[in-house]
Amino acid sequence: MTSAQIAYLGPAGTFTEQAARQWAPDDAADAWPAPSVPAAVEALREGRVREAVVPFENSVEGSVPATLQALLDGSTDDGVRIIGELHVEVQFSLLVRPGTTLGQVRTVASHPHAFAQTRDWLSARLPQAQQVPESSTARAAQAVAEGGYDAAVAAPGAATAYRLVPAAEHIADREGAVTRFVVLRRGAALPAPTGGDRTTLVVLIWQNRPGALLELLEQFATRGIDLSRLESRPTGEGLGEYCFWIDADAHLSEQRMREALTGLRRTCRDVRFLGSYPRADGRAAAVPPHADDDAYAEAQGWVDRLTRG
Ligand SMILES: O=C(O)C(=O)C[C@]1(C(=O)O)C=C[C@@H](O)C=C1
Repeated sequence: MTSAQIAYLGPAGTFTEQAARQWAPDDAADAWPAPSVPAAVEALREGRVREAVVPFENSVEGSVPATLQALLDGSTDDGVRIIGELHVEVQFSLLVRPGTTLGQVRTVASHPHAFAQTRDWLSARLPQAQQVPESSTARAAQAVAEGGYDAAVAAPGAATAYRLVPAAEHIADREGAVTRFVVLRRGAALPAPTGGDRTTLVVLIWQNRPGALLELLEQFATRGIDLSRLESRPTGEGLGEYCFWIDADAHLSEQRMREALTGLRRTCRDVRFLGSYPRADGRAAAVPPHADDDAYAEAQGWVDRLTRG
C-alpha cells in the first residue's frame, strides 16, 4: 500500500467503507482497505495516508474498543486528531454462497458488534450455529466466499462484492441502529467552529480521592458545557484504574471550552485532546447567556479594569 488518500476498516463492503465514501466521495477510488482499525491508525501516524475513517460507537452496542485503544496507543501527542464524524444507519443481512439454505448453516462469522446487534435473531433462527468473530463484517463475507464459513452477518451491499446472496434480510434486533464514525488526520488545522461542535477528550483523574469525578464534571457544568458522552474505560494499569472519555458540546475556540480545558489540565493527572469538530447531525449547541464569548469578554474586561484601578 502506498500513499492512498484515505484508510478505512476493510475489506471492501464494510460499514466503514460506506462512511468513508460519504466523507470523501472523490477519494473512494484511492482508498486503502486496512485489515484492522489499529492498522488504519498506524498508516496515518506513519504518513502513508492523509486520513483514516474508523468506527467509534454504535447506538445499540456502545463504543468500539479497538478504536479507543488505537487512539490511546500513540505517544501523548502524536498529532492525530478527529476532524469530523459521520453517522451511518446499519442494517444486517445473513449472507451465504448461492445454493446454501438457512438449514445448512453451521458456522456464522461477523464483527463482534454485528453479532451483538443480531443476537436475538441468531439465537432464534440459528441456535446451533457456531459464531466466529472476524475483524469486520466484510472480512466475514469474504471468508464465506472463500469457503471458510457457511454464512456472514454483514451489510446488504457486501453481497455484491463477494458474490453472495442473502439467506435472510433485516435481521437486526433493533431497527434504526446507527454507528458513529470518526475521521482522523495527523497535524491538521483545527476545523473552524460551526456553532454545533464537539470536543473529544480523554481524562485521567487522580484516583482514590473523594469527589475527583465530581470536580472533573464541574469544570464543564460551571461553564455551561453540555456533555454528550462520558465513558469510563480501564487504563490497563490495574483494577480500579480508569480514564474517562468525554464528548463535550463545544469547540476549542470558545472561551468556555478553553477555560474548562485549563481547569482540567490544572486538576487532573492527564488530559488528551483528540479534536474539536462539527457534529454529524449539525445540531447547534445551546449556550447559556452566562457562558458565551461575550459574557467571558465582559467579565474579563471588568477584572482588568479593577486591576488597573
Ligand atoms: O465491520 C464493519 O463493517 C464495520 O464497519 C465495523 C462495525 C463496528 O465496528 O461497529 C461498524 C458498524 C456495525 O456496527 C458493525 C461493525
